[in-house]
Amino acid sequence: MAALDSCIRNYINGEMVQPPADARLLDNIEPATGQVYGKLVDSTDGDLEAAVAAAEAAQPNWRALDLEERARHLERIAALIEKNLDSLAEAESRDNGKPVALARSVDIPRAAANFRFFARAITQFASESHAMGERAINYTLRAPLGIVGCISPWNLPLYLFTWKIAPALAAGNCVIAKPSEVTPKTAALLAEICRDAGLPAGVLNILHGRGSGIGSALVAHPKIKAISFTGGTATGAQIAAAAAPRFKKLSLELGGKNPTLVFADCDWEKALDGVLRAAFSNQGQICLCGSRIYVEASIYTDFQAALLGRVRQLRVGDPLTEVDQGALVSAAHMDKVLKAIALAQEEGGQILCGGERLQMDGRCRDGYFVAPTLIEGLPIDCETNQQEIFGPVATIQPFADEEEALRLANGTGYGLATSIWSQNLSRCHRLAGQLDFGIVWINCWMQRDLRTPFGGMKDSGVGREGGWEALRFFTEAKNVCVDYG
Ligand SMILES: NC(=O)C1=CN([C@@H]2O[C@H](COP(=O)(O)OP(=O)(O)OC[C@H]3O[C@@H](n4cnc5c(N)ncnc54)[C@H](O)[C@@H]3O)[C@@H](O)[C@H]2O)C=CC1
Ligand SMILES: O=C(O)/C=C/C=C(\O)C(=O)O
Repeated sequence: MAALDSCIRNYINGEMVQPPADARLLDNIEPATGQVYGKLVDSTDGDLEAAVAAAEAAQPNWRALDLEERARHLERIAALIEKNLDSLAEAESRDNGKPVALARSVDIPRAAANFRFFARAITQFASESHAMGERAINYTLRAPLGIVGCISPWNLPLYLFTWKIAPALAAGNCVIAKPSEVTPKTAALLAEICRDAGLPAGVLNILHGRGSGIGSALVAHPKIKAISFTGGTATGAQIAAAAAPRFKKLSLELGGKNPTLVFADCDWEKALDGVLRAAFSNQGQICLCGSRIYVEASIYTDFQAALLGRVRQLRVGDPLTEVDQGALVSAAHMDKVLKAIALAQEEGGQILCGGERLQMDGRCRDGYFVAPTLIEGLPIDCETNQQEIFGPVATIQPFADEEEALRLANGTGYGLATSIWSQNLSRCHRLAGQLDFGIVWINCWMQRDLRTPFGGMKDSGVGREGGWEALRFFTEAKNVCVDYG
């Protein structure tokens, strides 16, 4: 009974719902310690029906609300996230294993920024008109879709959860959102924030639980008009198959196997910093991470040695202390990453550093720590260079010229993000046009402007998020043609 009372609950119709006595509970594990430190409810179809009913009831008033008023609701949520920065950052770090300083400087501020950005954006959102000379005029109406589903992963929990929820709400939809069952804590805290901010009941509903359970039920539900999903490519394919017969709108932000291209004329220090950050930020668990590093042959030996020196200096340890790398998110994910490293060795890769689980002392002795790993000597067509590993693991190899760099960069099934490090801007622009990626960074990595289209090509997904793209996704366009005659 105590577990039921203290477990992470669903937020439905403005309330934290007490689970019934027979509710199924899931363990919430702290990755840095490997210990269960809480429970969460595993939602049922009944919970989904309650959330749909609440959202349906709330929808007419929410969509009719004056835009400025809707925006003020989002601003209030942003302000409360900022006010609770420290407690949210600590919760995110404990739940996910990421360094608390990263959560404090990136994840939580970005969650607030997501609400603030879309609060402002919706007041500027406009639709098109197309005049037909003296004959007629067309204008486009953009109405909210109704009830939409947002499903987010564990790597940037509150950051990505709010990246979906904020534009969906701003556009006038009611939302049923499911965070990852691996990192439910900050979504639960967001529910409290929304309640305290006075968000009308039913406008946002948060359901916890397994992807194969409540996640797939959400995708299949006939009253849910669109699904915005971020996560693995295999899961994205399942969601696409399940949503297709109902012709739901889909936005899928999936995996990446992103190349980092370092040319001999790069700004050395800036490139070293950027390549390191791109490969290992958040323990390499960001879909944008640069996990394939290609370096022009003339500087390869020196750059590889300098990078290796920097990787070896990364401090790995208790994420609640001052470290560069924390724990991987779960035992299952750590095992997947360690298997990928073993496969890299079987494929002929040489481990330059790392390559193993790290044993910590004290409270973290059972935590899921993997040493930052750099691997050399693998061809483009091996599994290690083709499949997303999503951990602190990068491969490095030389390229002869621009043509080879391009061939290697484009040589996987993914197409999310790439970065180019060179002071020859003509070359950078030329390559940007030829690289098959949704995002090209030149002399930077993960520099984010929330107005820009965000998403990938090929197996990295369908659709774009961010700015107007997100607001267009969460609205239905209707053309009205008026004849002047
Ligand atoms: N943003 C990214 O690119 C991410 C990529 N991954 C990749 O995916 C691999 C698997 O990680 P998972 O934790 O299993 O991620 P996942 O993609 O299965 O999970 C993401 C979200 O989808 C939900 N989900 C799972 N199956 C579902 C279904 N059939 N219908 C609806 N929702 C569903 C999960 O509960 C979670 O909320 C990782 O090893 C990594 O390579 C994982 C997380 C984020
Ligand atoms: O919007 C961003 O800045 C980052 C998004 C990252 C992901 O979608 C991811 O890691 O899955």
